[in-house]
Amino acid sequence: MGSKRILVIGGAGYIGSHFAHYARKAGFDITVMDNLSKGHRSAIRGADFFNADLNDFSALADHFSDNHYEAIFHFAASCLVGESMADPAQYYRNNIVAAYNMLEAMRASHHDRIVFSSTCAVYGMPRTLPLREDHLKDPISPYGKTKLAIEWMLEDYSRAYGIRSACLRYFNAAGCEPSAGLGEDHRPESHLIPNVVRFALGLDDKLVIFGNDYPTFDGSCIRDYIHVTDLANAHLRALDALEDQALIRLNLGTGSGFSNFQIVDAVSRISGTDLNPEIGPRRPGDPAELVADPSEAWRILEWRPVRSDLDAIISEVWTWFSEQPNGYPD
Ligand SMILES: NC(=O)c1ccc[n+]([C@@H]2O[C@H](COP(=O)([O-])OP(=O)(O)OC[C@H]3O[C@@H](n4cnc5c(N)ncnc54)[C@H](O)[C@@H]3O)[C@@H](O)[C@H]2O)c1
Ligand SMILES: O=c1ccn([C@@H]2O[C@H](COP(=O)(O)OP(=O)(O)O[C@H]3O[C@H](CO)[C@@H](O)[C@H](O)[C@H]3O)[C@@H](O)[C@H]2O)c(=O)[nH]1
Repeated sequence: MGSKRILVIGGAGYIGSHFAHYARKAGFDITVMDNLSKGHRSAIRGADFFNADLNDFSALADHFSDNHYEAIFHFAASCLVGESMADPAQYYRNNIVAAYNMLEAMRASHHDRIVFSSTCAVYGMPRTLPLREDHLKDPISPYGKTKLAIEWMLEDYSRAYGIRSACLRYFNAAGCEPSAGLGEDHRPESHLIPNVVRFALGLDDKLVIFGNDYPTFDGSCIRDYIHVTDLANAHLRALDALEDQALIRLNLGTGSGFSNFQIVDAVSRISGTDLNPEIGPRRPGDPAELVADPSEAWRILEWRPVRSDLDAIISEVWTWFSEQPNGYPD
């Protein structure tokens, strides 16, 4: 039997490139679609590459009608909470309009399986912690609102047109695969762990922690860090689960949270450097604490995070930036 081909949209980006690498090792043939607005050509390994923008409907429709994929994995998005507060229009266009284009191209070409990158930002301010899938969805950032709107679109496309969908609500993606030449390279970088590591390595001269007056045990925000390879594994399990279930909505996290100051302390300890970040104002759109109840994913996907130990994550990110201080060459 020949291997199965899947389409990884946003596969030149951070999580998508790790997923494509993992899925290729698991025996899938991969086509990556990306407009390289945030991703890197050199993060795509051993895959066909289709350079296209999801906002170009005719390019999408032609591609979908000329190719058959077992499933679509949709990672592409604008995905920064703070940026979405300042520029919501970008988020409504590049997330909702783009997802609509993709779904219409799928529908016209009879593609019927999609795994979608959703987020814990769909919940908004937690009323109860850890967050379960049935928690109220009341997103507080345009980013979270666009992701929830796409979840609703997928629900309707499933009911009316039979497109089966898994919406995987990631908590904070972290870690990398330096041995495969894969890392996290956003420009500028906005995520906490790479920023702390870059500061410790002397690659950046400033580190700001946004807010020290949150109602948490040390005043900084708390997040649940899940390794990108654990995410990748859950995606392939979700594809399998779509055989039996037409609609899947699951949290992907570890169930444990670390505060921003704990991340700084862990990098200080591992690197042997005493890090003194500046304290800045709170970043708009940031809830104080986001921690998953991942038990539903554990049950339905028979999945457990196995790469998400914090010290291991920090060591990998350290290795990546030590070996490639300027990130990917393109
Ligand atoms: N990073 C996290 O912690 C996190 C957490 C929860 C959910 N997510 C979701 O996971 C997905 C991937 O996140 P990431 O951190 O890898 O982001 P990323 O920015 O590294 O990757 C996104 C990729 O999509 C591409 N892209 C964006 N708009 C496009 C368009 N219109 N057409 C074609 N390609 C386009 C970019 O060039 C990039 O390669 C996103 O949907 C994000 O919302 C991320
Ligand atoms: O230089 C920095 C960077 C971040 N932070 C703080 O660190 C925490 C984590 O921030 P970040 O790493 O930017 O992740 P989030 O804002 O939590 O967002 C990520 O995680 C979300 C799920 O929680 C996803 O939906 C988003 O796509 C993804 O960017 C927050 O309190 C930030 O304010 C700092 O204090 N200084």
